[in-house]
Amino acid sequence: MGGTAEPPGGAQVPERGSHLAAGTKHLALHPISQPGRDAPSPWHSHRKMKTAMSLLGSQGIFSVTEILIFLAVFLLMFTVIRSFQQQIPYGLKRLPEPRGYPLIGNVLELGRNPHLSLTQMSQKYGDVMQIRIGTRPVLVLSGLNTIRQALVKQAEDFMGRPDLCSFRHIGNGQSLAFSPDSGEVWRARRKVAQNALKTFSVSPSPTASSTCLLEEHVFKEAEYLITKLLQQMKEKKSFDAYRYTVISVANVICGMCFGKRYTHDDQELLSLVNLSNEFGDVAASGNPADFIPILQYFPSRTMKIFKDLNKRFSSFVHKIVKEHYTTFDKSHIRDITDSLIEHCQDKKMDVNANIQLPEEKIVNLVNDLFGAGFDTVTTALSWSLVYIVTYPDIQKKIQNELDQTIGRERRPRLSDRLMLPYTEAFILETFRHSSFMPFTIPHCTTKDTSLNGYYIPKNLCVFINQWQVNHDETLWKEPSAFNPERFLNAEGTEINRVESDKVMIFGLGKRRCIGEPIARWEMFLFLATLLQQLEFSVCDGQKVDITPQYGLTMKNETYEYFQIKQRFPNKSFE
Ligand code: HEM
Repeated sequence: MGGTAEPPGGAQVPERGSHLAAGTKHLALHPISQPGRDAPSPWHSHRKMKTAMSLLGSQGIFSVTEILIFLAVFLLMFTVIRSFQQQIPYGLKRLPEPRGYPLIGNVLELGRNPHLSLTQMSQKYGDVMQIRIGTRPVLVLSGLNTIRQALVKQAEDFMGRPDLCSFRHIGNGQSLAFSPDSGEVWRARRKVAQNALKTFSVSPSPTASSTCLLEEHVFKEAEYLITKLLQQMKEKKSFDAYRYTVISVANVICGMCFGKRYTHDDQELLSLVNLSNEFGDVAASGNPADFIPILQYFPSRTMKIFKDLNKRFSSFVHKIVKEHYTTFDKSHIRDITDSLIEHCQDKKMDVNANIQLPEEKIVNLVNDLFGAGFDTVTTALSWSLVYIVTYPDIQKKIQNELDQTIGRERRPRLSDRLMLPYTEAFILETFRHSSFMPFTIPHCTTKDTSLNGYYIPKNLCVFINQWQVNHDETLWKEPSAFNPERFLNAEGTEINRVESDKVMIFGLGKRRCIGEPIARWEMFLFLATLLQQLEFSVCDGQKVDITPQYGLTMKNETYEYFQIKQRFPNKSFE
Protein backbone atom coordinates (compact mmCIF):
# COMPACT_ATOMS: atom_id res chain seq x y z
CA MET A 1 0.00 0.00 0.00
CA GLY A 2 1.03 3.58 -0.29
CA GLY A 3 3.61 4.50 -2.81
CA THR A 4 2.67 6.44 -5.88
CA ALA A 5 -0.88 6.81 -7.10
CA GLU A 6 -2.36 8.00 -10.35
CA PRO A 7 -4.22 11.30 -10.10
CA PRO A 8 -7.96 11.00 -10.74
CA GLY A 9 -8.54 10.43 -14.40
CA GLY A 10 -4.92 9.50 -14.96
CA ALA A 11 -1.82 11.65 -14.71
CA GLN A 12 -2.63 14.86 -16.58
CA VAL A 13 0.83 16.27 -16.97
CA PRO A 14 0.78 19.78 -18.33
CA GLU A 15 2.48 19.96 -21.62
CA ARG A 16 4.33 23.20 -21.18
CA GLY A 17 6.71 23.19 -18.23
CA SER A 18 6.07 26.48 -16.40
CA HIS A 19 7.31 26.93 -12.84
CA LEU A 20 3.78 26.44 -11.55
CA ALA A 21 3.22 23.48 -13.84
CA ALA A 22 6.42 21.91 -12.56
CA GLY A 23 5.19 22.25 -9.01
CA THR A 24 1.82 20.79 -9.91
CA LYS A 25 3.47 17.90 -11.62
CA HIS A 26 5.62 17.31 -8.58
CA LEU A 27 2.56 17.32 -6.35
CA ALA A 28 0.66 15.00 -8.60
CA LEU A 29 3.43 12.45 -8.70
CA HIS A 30 4.16 12.52 -4.97
CA PRO A 31 0.89 12.45 -3.05
CA ILE A 32 1.35 13.16 0.63
CA SER A 33 -0.85 10.37 1.95
CA GLN A 34 -3.73 8.14 1.10
CA PRO A 35 -6.31 8.76 3.84
CA GLY A 36 -7.53 5.58 5.45
CA ARG A 37 -4.93 3.46 3.81
CA ASP A 38 -1.52 4.30 5.35
CA ALA A 39 -0.96 4.46 9.06
CA PRO A 40 1.07 7.56 9.85
CA SER A 41 4.67 6.68 10.62
CA PRO A 42 7.84 8.66 11.31
CA TRP A 43 8.97 7.71 7.86
CA HIS A 44 5.68 8.89 6.50
CA SER A 45 6.07 12.26 8.27
CA HIS A 46 9.54 12.56 6.96
CA ARG A 47 8.30 11.83 3.48
CA LYS A 48 5.46 14.35 3.98
CA MET A 49 7.98 16.97 4.97
CA LYS A 50 10.21 16.10 2.07
CA THR A 51 7.27 16.31 -0.32
CA ALA A 52 6.30 19.68 1.10
CA MET A 53 9.87 20.86 0.90
CA SER A 54 10.10 19.67 -2.64
CA LEU A 55 6.87 21.55 -3.46
CA LEU A 56 8.39 24.67 -2.05
CA GLY A 57 11.99 23.89 -2.78
CA SER A 58 14.30 24.81 -5.55
CA GLN A 59 12.21 23.06 -8.17
CA GLY A 60 8.91 24.29 -6.55
CA ILE A 61 7.17 27.68 -6.53
CA PHE A 62 9.02 29.43 -3.71
CA SER A 63 12.21 28.87 -1.80
CA VAL A 64 12.12 28.42 1.98
CA THR A 65 13.72 31.84 2.39
CA GLU A 66 11.04 33.42 0.20
CA ILE A 67 8.31 31.82 2.29
CA LEU A 68 9.90 33.05 5.52
CA ILE A 69 10.18 36.60 4.13
CA PHE A 70 6.56 36.43 2.95
CA LEU A 71 5.40 35.31 6.40
CA ALA A 72 7.42 38.05 8.09
CA VAL A 73 5.94 40.75 5.78
CA PHE A 74 2.44 39.34 6.29
CA LEU A 75 2.84 39.42 10.07
CA LEU A 76 4.20 42.95 9.95
CA MET A 77 1.31 44.18 7.78
CA PHE A 78 -1.20 42.42 9.99
CA THR A 79 0.27 44.10 13.08
CA VAL A 80 0.29 47.55 11.38
CA ILE A 81 -3.34 47.18 10.20
CA ARG A 82 -4.41 46.01 13.67
CA SER A 83 -2.71 49.00 15.27
CA PHE A 84 -4.57 51.37 12.90
CA GLN A 85 -7.90 49.68 13.54
CA GLN A 86 -10.11 51.29 16.13
CA GLN A 87 -9.61 49.93 19.60
CA ILE A 88 -13.11 49.37 20.94
CA PRO A 89 -13.45 50.23 24.63
CA TYR A 90 -14.43 47.30 26.85
CA GLY A 91 -18.18 46.65 26.91
CA LEU A 92 -18.93 48.40 23.59
CA LYS A 93 -19.47 46.82 20.16
CA ARG A 94 -17.86 47.57 16.81
CA LEU A 95 -20.25 49.26 14.31
CA PRO A 96 -21.90 46.84 11.88
CA GLU A 97 -20.79 47.53 8.33
CA PRO A 98 -21.71 46.15 4.92
CA ARG A 99 -18.75 44.85 2.94
CA GLY A 100 -17.51 47.44 0.42
CA TYR A 101 -15.01 47.61 -2.41
CA PRO A 102 -11.45 48.88 -1.97
CA LEU A 103 -11.13 52.65 -2.57
CA ILE A 104 -14.81 53.26 -3.40
CA GLY A 105 -16.35 51.57 -0.36
CA ASN A 106 -20.15 51.32 -0.66
CA VAL A 107 -20.63 54.01 -3.32
CA LEU A 108 -22.11 51.57 -5.83
CA GLU A 109 -24.73 50.32 -3.35
CA LEU A 110 -25.84 53.91 -2.63
CA GLY A 111 -26.90 54.31 -6.26
CA ARG A 112 -29.11 57.16 -7.43
CA ASN A 113 -31.36 57.11 -4.37
CA PRO A 114 -29.19 56.85 -1.25
CA HIS A 115 -32.22 57.38 1.05
CA LEU A 116 -33.83 54.20 -0.33
CA SER A 117 -30.63 52.09 -0.40
CA LEU A 118 -29.72 53.11 3.14
CA THR A 119 -33.26 52.37 4.34
CA GLN A 120 -32.93 48.89 2.88
CA MET A 121 -29.47 48.38 4.38
CA SER A 122 -30.71 49.50 7.80
CA GLN A 123 -33.18 46.59 7.75
CA LYS A 124 -30.20 44.22 7.63
CA TYR A 125 -27.60 46.08 9.70
CA GLY A 126 -29.80 48.01 12.14
CA ASP A 127 -30.47 51.62 13.17
CA VAL A 128 -26.79 52.29 13.81
CA MET A 129 -24.50 51.20 11.00
CA GLN A 130 -21.38 52.35 9.26
CA ILE A 131 -20.81 52.58 5.52
CA ARG A 132 -17.82 53.78 3.55
CA ILE A 133 -18.05 56.41 0.83
CA GLY A 134 -14.70 56.20 -0.85
CA THR A 135 -12.32 55.59 2.00
CA ARG A 136 -14.29 57.75 4.43
CA PRO A 137 -16.41 56.02 7.07
CA VAL A 138 -19.91 57.44 7.56
CA LEU A 139 -22.29 56.61 10.39
CA VAL A 140 -25.89 56.18 9.21
CA LEU A 141 -28.68 56.59 11.76
CA SER A 142 -32.24 55.35 11.23
CA GLY A 143 -35.21 54.72 13.54
CA LEU A 144 -36.99 57.55 15.36
CA ASN A 145 -35.92 56.44 18.86
CA THR A 146 -32.27 56.03 17.88
CA ILE A 147 -32.23 59.43 16.15
CA ARG A 148 -33.94 61.09 19.14
CA GLN A 149 -31.38 59.49 21.45
CA ALA A 150 -28.48 60.82 19.33
CA LEU A 151 -29.76 64.30 18.39
CA VAL A 152 -31.74 65.19 21.52
CA LYS A 153 -30.46 63.16 24.50
CA GLN A 154 -26.81 63.10 23.35
CA ALA A 155 -27.13 66.36 21.45
CA GLU A 156 -23.64 67.72 22.26
CA ASP A 157 -21.95 64.57 20.92
CA PHE A 158 -23.72 64.62 17.53
CA MET A 159 -24.13 68.35 16.76
CA GLY A 160 -20.96 68.92 14.66
CA ARG A 161 -20.73 69.40 10.88
CA PRO A 162 -18.12 67.55 8.81
CA ASP A 163 -15.49 69.56 6.95
CA LEU A 164 -16.57 68.63 3.40
CA CYS A 165 -14.86 70.28 0.43
CA SER A 166 -18.08 71.41 -1.29
CA PHE A 167 -19.33 73.06 1.92
CA ARG A 168 -16.28 75.36 1.86
CA HIS A 169 -17.76 77.11 -1.20
CA ILE A 170 -21.04 77.96 0.55
CA GLY A 171 -21.21 81.50 1.95
CA ASN A 172 -17.43 81.91 1.55
CA GLY A 173 -16.94 79.04 3.98
CA GLN A 174 -18.75 80.97 6.73
CA SER A 175 -22.19 79.42 6.46
CA LEU A 176 -24.06 78.96 9.74
CA ALA A 177 -25.60 75.75 8.40
CA PHE A 178 -22.73 74.13 6.48
CA SER A 179 -19.41 75.26 8.00
CA PRO A 180 -17.67 72.90 10.46
CA ASP A 181 -18.02 75.41 13.32
CA SER A 182 -20.24 74.13 16.13
CA GLY A 183 -18.66 75.94 19.08
CA GLU A 184 -19.41 79.19 20.89
CA VAL A 185 -19.26 81.33 17.72
CA TRP A 186 -21.82 79.09 15.95
CA ARG A 187 -24.05 79.18 19.05
CA ALA A 188 -23.95 83.00 19.25
CA ARG A 189 -24.57 83.39 15.49
CA ARG A 190 -27.51 80.97 15.61
CA LYS A 191 -29.10 83.02 18.39
CA VAL A 192 -28.65 86.29 16.45
CA ALA A 193 -30.22 84.70 13.36
CA GLN A 194 -33.16 83.27 15.34
CA ASN A 195 -33.89 86.63 16.98
CA ALA A 196 -33.75 88.47 13.65
CA LEU A 197 -36.12 85.96 12.02
CA LYS A 198 -38.55 86.21 14.91
CA THR A 199 -38.56 90.02 14.93
CA PHE A 200 -39.29 90.27 11.21
CA SER A 201 -41.99 87.60 11.12
CA VAL A 202 -44.17 87.87 14.23
CA SER A 203 -43.87 91.64 14.86
CA PRO A 204 -47.20 93.42 14.30
CA SER A 205 -47.88 94.53 10.75
CA PRO A 206 -48.52 98.25 10.11
CA THR A 207 -51.44 97.32 7.81
CA ALA A 208 -54.84 96.65 9.34
CA SER A 209 -55.59 93.55 7.24
CA SER A 210 -52.63 91.52 8.58
CA THR A 211 -51.80 90.51 12.12
CA CYS A 212 -48.02 90.22 11.67
CA LEU A 213 -45.26 91.00 9.15
CA LEU A 214 -45.09 87.44 7.79
CA GLU A 215 -48.84 87.40 7.14
CA GLU A 216 -48.53 90.72 5.32
CA HIS A 217 -45.71 89.45 3.05
CA VAL A 218 -47.52 86.18 2.22
CA PHE A 219 -50.89 87.90 1.51
CA LYS A 220 -49.24 90.28 -0.90
CA GLU A 221 -47.24 87.55 -2.68
CA ALA A 222 -50.15 85.09 -2.81
CA GLU A 223 -52.30 87.77 -4.49
CA TYR A 224 -49.57 88.53 -7.06
CA LEU A 225 -49.17 84.79 -7.64
CA ILE A 226 -52.88 84.26 -8.25
CA THR A 227 -52.95 87.17 -10.73
CA LYS A 228 -49.86 85.78 -12.52
CA LEU A 229 -51.28 82.23 -12.72
CA LEU A 230 -54.61 83.47 -14.10
CA GLN A 231 -52.70 85.50 -16.69
CA GLN A 232 -50.69 82.38 -17.67
CA MET A 233 -53.94 80.42 -18.01
CA LYS A 234 -55.33 83.07 -20.34
CA GLU A 235 -52.20 83.13 -22.49
CA LYS A 236 -51.01 79.51 -22.43
CA LYS A 237 -53.86 77.47 -20.91
CA SER A 238 -51.41 75.82 -18.46
CA PHE A 239 -48.39 76.63 -16.25
CA ASP A 240 -45.44 75.15 -14.39
CA ALA A 241 -46.26 75.57 -10.68
CA TYR A 242 -42.63 75.60 -9.45
CA ARG A 243 -41.61 78.36 -11.89
CA TYR A 244 -44.02 80.89 -10.32
CA THR A 245 -44.19 79.76 -6.68
CA VAL A 246 -40.39 80.01 -6.37
CA ILE A 247 -40.48 83.78 -7.07
CA SER A 248 -43.41 84.32 -4.69
CA VAL A 249 -41.70 82.42 -1.87
CA ALA A 250 -38.33 84.10 -2.60
CA ASN A 251 -40.09 87.47 -2.39
CA VAL A 252 -41.36 86.67 1.13
CA ILE A 253 -37.83 86.01 2.41
CA CYS A 254 -36.49 88.95 0.33
CA GLY A 255 -39.08 91.17 2.00
CA MET A 256 -38.00 90.01 5.46
CA CYS A 257 -34.24 90.11 4.76
CA PHE A 258 -33.88 93.04 2.36
CA GLY A 259 -37.20 94.92 2.44
CA LYS A 260 -37.66 94.49 -1.32
CA ARG A 261 -39.50 92.32 -3.83
CA TYR A 262 -38.89 91.34 -7.45
CA THR A 263 -41.26 90.86 -10.38
CA HIS A 264 -41.97 87.36 -11.68
CA ASP A 265 -39.88 88.16 -14.75
CA ASP A 266 -36.82 89.57 -12.97
CA GLN A 267 -33.98 87.78 -14.77
CA GLU A 268 -31.39 88.20 -12.02
CA LEU A 269 -33.58 86.59 -9.34
CA LEU A 270 -34.91 83.96 -11.77
CA SER A 271 -31.46 82.77 -12.79
CA LEU A 272 -30.40 82.60 -9.13
CA VAL A 273 -33.40 80.70 -7.79
CA ASN A 274 -33.55 78.31 -10.72
CA LEU A 275 -30.06 77.05 -9.95
CA SER A 276 -31.20 75.60 -6.64
CA ASN A 277 -31.37 72.10 -8.22
CA GLU A 278 -27.64 72.19 -8.87
CA PHE A 279 -27.06 73.41 -5.32
CA GLY A 280 -29.07 70.49 -3.93
CA ASP A 281 -27.26 67.93 -6.10
CA VAL A 282 -23.89 68.77 -4.56
CA ALA A 283 -24.94 69.68 -1.02
CA ALA A 284 -26.91 66.42 -0.63
CA SER A 285 -25.73 63.60 1.62
CA GLY A 286 -23.62 61.10 -0.28
CA ASN A 287 -22.11 63.38 -2.95
CA PRO A 288 -19.03 61.27 -3.91
CA ALA A 289 -16.76 64.30 -4.57
CA ASP A 290 -16.90 65.13 -0.87
CA PHE A 291 -15.82 61.69 0.21
CA ILE A 292 -13.37 60.57 -2.50
CA PRO A 293 -10.86 63.45 -2.30
CA ILE A 294 -9.18 62.66 -5.63
CA LEU A 295 -12.42 63.53 -7.47
CA GLN A 296 -11.81 67.19 -6.54
CA TYR A 297 -8.95 67.25 -9.03
CA PHE A 298 -11.02 66.00 -11.97
CA PRO A 299 -13.00 68.53 -14.00
CA SER A 300 -16.65 68.36 -12.98
CA ARG A 301 -19.44 70.35 -14.60
CA THR A 302 -21.65 70.05 -11.50
CA MET A 303 -18.89 71.30 -9.20
CA LYS A 304 -18.15 74.22 -11.52
CA ILE A 305 -21.83 75.21 -11.53
CA PHE A 306 -21.89 74.80 -7.75
CA LYS A 307 -18.92 77.14 -7.20
CA ASP A 308 -20.32 79.62 -9.71
CA LEU A 309 -23.78 79.54 -8.14
CA ASN A 310 -22.36 80.17 -4.67
CA LYS A 311 -20.28 83.08 -5.95
CA ARG A 312 -23.26 84.62 -7.73
CA PHE A 313 -25.41 84.10 -4.69
CA SER A 314 -22.87 85.78 -2.38
CA SER A 315 -22.36 88.75 -4.70
CA PHE A 316 -26.16 89.19 -5.10
CA VAL A 317 -26.49 89.38 -1.29
CA HIS A 318 -23.29 91.44 -0.91
CA LYS A 319 -24.59 94.13 -3.29
CA ILE A 320 -27.80 94.53 -1.28
CA VAL A 321 -25.91 94.56 2.04
CA LYS A 322 -23.64 97.34 0.70
CA GLU A 323 -26.68 99.41 -0.27
CA HIS A 324 -28.04 98.90 3.24
CA TYR A 325 -24.82 100.21 4.81
CA THR A 326 -25.07 103.43 2.79
CA THR A 327 -28.72 104.09 3.67
CA PHE A 328 -28.62 102.71 7.23
CA ASP A 329 -30.53 104.76 9.80
CA LYS A 330 -30.39 103.53 13.39
CA SER A 331 -33.77 105.06 14.22
CA HIS A 332 -35.47 103.21 11.37
CA ILE A 333 -34.53 99.48 11.20
CA ARG A 334 -36.20 98.32 7.99
CA ASP A 335 -35.41 94.60 7.78
CA ILE A 336 -33.17 91.72 8.91
CA THR A 337 -30.08 93.16 7.14
CA ASP A 338 -30.51 96.47 9.01
CA SER A 339 -30.97 94.64 12.31
CA LEU A 340 -27.73 92.67 11.71
CA ILE A 341 -25.85 95.90 10.89
CA GLU A 342 -27.26 97.46 14.06
CA HIS A 343 -26.07 94.42 16.00
CA CYS A 344 -22.53 94.99 14.69
CA GLN A 345 -22.55 98.74 15.37
CA ASP A 346 -23.78 98.29 18.92
CA LYS A 347 -21.05 95.69 19.41
CA LYS A 348 -23.63 93.59 21.20
CA MET A 349 -22.18 90.77 23.27
CA ASP A 350 -23.69 87.33 23.57
CA VAL A 351 -24.86 87.44 27.20
CA ASN A 352 -24.08 83.82 27.99
CA ALA A 353 -20.92 83.22 26.02
CA ASN A 354 -19.54 86.75 26.36
CA ILE A 355 -18.52 86.56 22.73
CA GLN A 356 -17.91 89.48 20.42
CA LEU A 357 -18.72 88.28 16.92
CA PRO A 358 -16.73 89.70 13.99
CA GLU A 359 -18.87 91.95 11.74
CA GLU A 360 -18.67 89.69 8.67
CA LYS A 361 -19.87 86.70 10.70
CA ILE A 362 -23.01 88.62 11.60
CA VAL A 363 -23.84 90.19 8.25
CA ASN A 364 -23.11 86.90 6.45
CA LEU A 365 -26.03 85.37 8.32
CA VAL A 366 -28.41 86.97 5.84
CA ASN A 367 -26.85 84.68 3.20
CA ASP A 368 -27.98 81.61 5.17
CA LEU A 369 -31.45 82.94 5.85
CA PHE A 370 -32.13 83.95 2.26
CA GLY A 371 -30.56 80.72 0.89
CA ALA A 372 -32.42 78.37 3.23
CA GLY A 373 -35.63 80.37 3.08
CA PHE A 374 -36.85 79.98 -0.49
CA ASP A 375 -35.86 76.59 -1.95
CA THR A 376 -37.19 74.56 0.99
CA VAL A 377 -40.57 76.29 1.24
CA THR A 378 -41.03 76.37 -2.56
CA THR A 379 -40.31 72.64 -2.77
CA ALA A 380 -42.81 71.97 0.03
CA LEU A 381 -45.46 74.09 -1.66
CA SER A 382 -44.95 72.53 -5.09
CA TRP A 383 -45.21 69.00 -3.58
CA SER A 384 -48.49 70.04 -1.94
CA LEU A 385 -49.85 71.18 -5.32
CA VAL A 386 -48.76 67.90 -6.92
CA TYR A 387 -50.71 65.95 -4.26
CA ILE A 388 -53.69 68.30 -4.66
CA VAL A 389 -54.03 67.52 -8.37
CA THR A 390 -53.27 63.83 -7.85
CA TYR A 391 -56.04 63.49 -5.24
CA PRO A 392 -58.93 65.81 -6.26
CA ASP A 393 -61.11 64.49 -3.37
CA ILE A 394 -58.55 65.77 -0.89
CA GLN A 395 -58.62 69.19 -2.59
CA LYS A 396 -62.42 69.25 -2.18
CA LYS A 397 -62.17 68.37 1.54
CA ILE A 398 -59.70 71.21 2.17
CA GLN A 399 -61.90 73.66 0.26
CA ASN A 400 -65.02 72.57 2.17
CA GLU A 401 -63.18 73.14 5.45
CA LEU A 402 -62.01 76.59 4.27
CA ASP A 403 -65.52 77.53 3.08
CA GLN A 404 -67.15 76.46 6.35
CA THR A 405 -64.58 78.03 8.68
CA ILE A 406 -63.47 81.17 6.86
CA GLY A 407 -66.10 81.67 4.18
CA ARG A 408 -65.66 83.95 1.19
CA GLU A 409 -65.52 87.35 2.85
CA ARG A 410 -61.99 87.35 4.22
CA ARG A 411 -58.59 85.74 3.64
CA PRO A 412 -57.19 82.98 5.89
CA ARG A 413 -55.06 84.15 8.84
CA LEU A 414 -52.47 82.43 10.98
CA SER A 415 -54.94 82.38 13.88
CA ASP A 416 -57.23 80.11 11.78
CA ARG A 417 -54.76 77.22 11.83
CA LEU A 418 -56.25 75.45 14.84
CA MET A 419 -59.71 75.63 13.28
CA LEU A 420 -58.54 74.01 10.02
CA PRO A 421 -57.37 70.56 11.19
CA TYR A 422 -57.84 68.85 7.81
CA THR A 423 -55.67 71.47 6.06
CA GLU A 424 -53.02 71.01 8.76
CA ALA A 425 -53.21 67.22 8.42
CA PHE A 426 -52.74 67.57 4.64
CA ILE A 427 -49.57 69.67 5.17
CA LEU A 428 -48.19 67.09 7.63
CA GLU A 429 -48.89 64.27 5.18
CA THR A 430 -47.17 66.25 2.40
CA PHE A 431 -44.06 66.54 4.60
CA ARG A 432 -44.18 62.85 5.58
CA HIS A 433 -45.02 61.26 2.25
CA SER A 434 -42.69 63.35 0.06
CA SER A 435 -39.92 63.48 2.72
CA PHE A 436 -38.42 65.98 0.32
CA MET A 437 -35.47 66.52 2.66
CA PRO A 438 -34.54 62.84 2.88
CA PHE A 439 -31.48 63.49 5.06
CA THR A 440 -30.67 66.39 7.35
CA ILE A 441 -27.52 68.34 6.48
CA PRO A 442 -24.70 65.88 7.39
CA HIS A 443 -23.67 65.92 11.05
CA CYS A 444 -20.39 64.95 12.68
CA THR A 445 -19.49 63.64 16.13
CA THR A 446 -17.75 66.14 18.39
CA LYS A 447 -16.12 63.53 20.67
CA ASP A 448 -15.73 59.77 21.20
CA THR A 449 -19.12 58.48 22.25
CA SER A 450 -21.46 55.48 22.07
CA LEU A 451 -24.98 54.82 20.83
CA ASN A 452 -27.12 51.70 21.34
CA GLY A 453 -24.02 49.94 22.73
CA TYR A 454 -21.81 50.74 19.70
CA TYR A 455 -18.55 52.64 19.98
CA ILE A 456 -18.54 55.82 17.86
CA PRO A 457 -15.31 57.77 17.41
CA LYS A 458 -14.89 61.57 17.30
CA ASN A 459 -15.11 63.35 13.91
CA LEU A 460 -17.20 60.64 12.28
CA CYS A 461 -19.52 61.99 9.57
CA VAL A 462 -23.16 61.18 10.37
CA PHE A 463 -26.14 60.84 7.98
CA ILE A 464 -29.61 61.09 9.54
CA ASN A 465 -32.12 59.25 7.35
CA GLN A 466 -35.36 61.27 7.75
CA TRP A 467 -36.99 59.40 4.83
CA GLN A 468 -36.61 56.09 6.70
CA VAL A 469 -38.38 57.52 9.79
CA ASN A 470 -41.26 58.85 7.68
CA HIS A 471 -41.74 55.49 5.93
CA ASP A 472 -41.00 53.14 8.83
CA GLU A 473 -43.60 50.34 8.90
CA THR A 474 -43.25 50.05 12.65
CA LEU A 475 -44.36 53.71 13.02
CA TRP A 476 -46.91 54.15 10.24
CA LYS A 477 -49.83 52.12 8.94
CA GLU A 478 -49.40 51.72 5.15
CA PRO A 479 -46.58 54.30 4.93
CA SER A 480 -46.69 54.45 1.13
CA ALA A 481 -50.37 55.57 1.08
CA PHE A 482 -51.12 59.32 0.99
CA ASN A 483 -53.65 59.72 3.78
CA PRO A 484 -54.01 63.03 5.71
CA GLU A 485 -56.61 61.41 8.04
CA ARG A 486 -53.80 59.51 9.80
CA PHE A 487 -53.02 62.77 11.65
CA LEU A 488 -56.57 63.46 12.87
CA ASN A 489 -58.27 62.31 16.06
CA ALA A 490 -61.23 59.91 15.73
CA GLU A 491 -63.74 62.81 15.38
CA GLY A 492 -61.58 64.55 12.75
CA THR A 493 -61.64 67.73 14.80
CA GLU A 494 -58.05 67.94 16.05
CA ILE A 495 -54.52 67.00 15.12
CA ASN A 496 -53.24 63.94 16.95
CA ARG A 497 -49.99 65.36 18.41
CA VAL A 498 -48.44 61.93 19.05
CA GLU A 499 -48.68 61.18 15.32
CA SER A 500 -47.60 64.64 14.10
CA ASP A 501 -44.49 64.57 16.34
CA LYS A 502 -43.27 61.46 14.48
CA VAL A 503 -42.88 63.33 11.18
CA MET A 504 -39.23 64.19 10.63
CA ILE A 505 -38.41 66.90 8.09
CA PHE A 506 -36.79 69.75 10.07
CA GLY A 507 -34.17 67.67 11.91
CA LEU A 508 -34.06 67.46 15.73
CA GLY A 509 -32.07 68.82 18.64
CA LYS A 510 -29.39 71.50 18.59
CA ARG A 511 -29.19 71.70 14.79
CA ARG A 512 -32.95 71.69 14.26
CA CYS A 513 -34.03 74.08 11.51
CA ILE A 514 -34.33 77.65 12.83
CA GLY A 515 -36.84 78.53 10.10
CA GLU A 516 -39.32 75.80 11.10
CA PRO A 517 -42.08 78.06 12.50
CA ILE A 518 -41.82 80.44 9.54
CA ALA A 519 -41.85 77.54 7.06
CA ARG A 520 -44.96 75.99 8.64
CA TRP A 521 -46.80 79.34 8.74
CA GLU A 522 -45.83 80.25 5.18
CA MET A 523 -46.90 76.86 3.88
CA PHE A 524 -50.27 77.17 5.63
CA LEU A 525 -50.94 80.76 4.49
CA PHE A 526 -49.95 80.20 0.84
CA LEU A 527 -51.88 76.95 0.54
CA ALA A 528 -55.03 78.17 2.29
CA THR A 529 -55.06 81.42 0.27
CA LEU A 530 -54.55 79.62 -3.07
CA LEU A 531 -57.15 76.91 -2.38
CA GLN A 532 -59.71 79.37 -1.07
CA GLN A 533 -59.73 81.11 -4.46
CA LEU A 534 -58.55 78.55 -7.02
CA GLU A 535 -59.30 74.99 -8.08
CA PHE A 536 -56.22 73.17 -9.37
CA SER A 537 -56.19 70.34 -11.92
CA VAL A 538 -53.99 68.67 -14.53
CA CYS A 539 -54.34 69.34 -18.26
CA ASP A 540 -56.29 66.67 -20.15
CA GLY A 541 -54.17 63.67 -21.08
CA GLN A 542 -51.27 64.65 -18.80
CA LYS A 543 -50.10 62.34 -16.03
CA VAL A 544 -48.50 63.58 -12.84
CA ASP A 545 -45.19 61.95 -12.06
CA ILE A 546 -44.57 61.93 -8.31
CA THR A 547 -41.18 60.20 -8.48
CA PRO A 548 -38.76 62.45 -6.60
CA GLN A 549 -35.30 63.33 -7.92
CA TYR A 550 -32.67 62.85 -5.23
CA GLY A 551 -30.96 65.96 -3.80
CA LEU A 552 -30.66 67.98 -0.58
CA THR A 553 -34.28 68.85 -1.31
CA MET A 554 -35.98 66.33 -3.63
CA LYS A 555 -38.02 67.88 -6.43
CA ASN A 556 -40.71 66.33 -8.58
CA GLU A 557 -40.46 66.75 -12.34
CA THR A 558 -41.93 70.13 -13.15
CA TYR A 559 -43.92 70.39 -16.31
CA GLU A 560 -46.41 72.87 -17.64
CA TYR A 561 -49.29 70.57 -16.75
CA PHE A 562 -51.14 72.60 -14.10
CA GLN A 563 -54.48 74.29 -14.75
CA ILE A 564 -56.61 76.49 -12.51
CA LYS A 565 -60.18 77.70 -12.37
CA GLN A 566 -61.34 80.62 -10.23
CA ARG A 567 -63.77 79.32 -7.59
CA PHE A 568 -65.58 82.65 -7.14
CA PRO A 569 -64.96 84.84 -10.21
CA ASN A 570 -65.29 88.60 -9.69
CA LYS A 571 -64.94 88.24 -5.93
CA SER A 572 -62.19 90.16 -4.12
CA PHE A 573 -60.92 89.00 -0.71
CA GLU A 574 -60.08 91.37 2.18
C1 HEM B 1 -40.30 73.42 4.73
C2 HEM B 1 -39.24 74.16 4.83
C3 HEM B 1 -37.94 73.77 5.52
C4 HEM B 1 -37.43 72.54 5.79
C5 HEM B 1 -38.06 71.18 5.47
C6 HEM B 1 -36.17 72.71 6.46
C7 HEM B 1 -35.37 71.69 6.92
C8 HEM B 1 -34.14 71.86 7.52
C9 HEM B 1 -33.27 70.78 7.92
C10 HEM B 1 -33.56 69.30 7.76
C11 HEM B 1 -32.16 71.34 8.44
C12 HEM B 1 -30.93 70.60 8.96
C13 HEM B 1 -31.12 70.08 10.35
C14 HEM B 1 -29.93 69.24 10.79
O1 HEM B 1 -28.87 69.35 10.21
O2 HEM B 1 -30.12 68.45 11.70
C15 HEM B 1 -32.31 72.78 8.39
C16 HEM B 1 -31.37 73.67 8.86
C17 HEM B 1 -31.51 75.03 8.75
N1 HEM B 1 -32.60 75.71 8.26
FE1 HEM B 1 -34.28 74.90 7.51
N2 HEM B 1 -35.91 74.05 6.57
C18 HEM B 1 -36.97 74.74 6.02
C19 HEM B 1 -37.12 76.12 5.97
C20 HEM B 1 -36.22 77.04 6.45
C21 HEM B 1 -36.42 78.47 6.44
C22 HEM B 1 -37.68 79.19 5.92
C23 HEM B 1 -35.29 79.03 6.97
C24 HEM B 1 -34.94 80.47 7.21
C25 HEM B 1 -35.60 81.49 6.82
C26 HEM B 1 -34.39 77.94 7.34
C27 HEM B 1 -33.15 78.09 7.91
C28 HEM B 1 -32.31 77.07 8.31
C29 HEM B 1 -30.99 77.26 8.87
C30 HEM B 1 -30.28 78.60 9.10
C31 HEM B 1 -30.48 75.98 9.16
C32 HEM B 1 -29.13 75.64 9.77
C33 HEM B 1 -29.23 75.45 11.27
C34 HEM B 1 -27.89 75.07 11.89
O3 HEM B 1 -27.08 74.40 11.26
O4 HEM B 1 -27.69 75.46 13.05
N3 HEM B 1 -35.00 76.75 7.01
N4 HEM B 1 -33.54 73.07 7.83
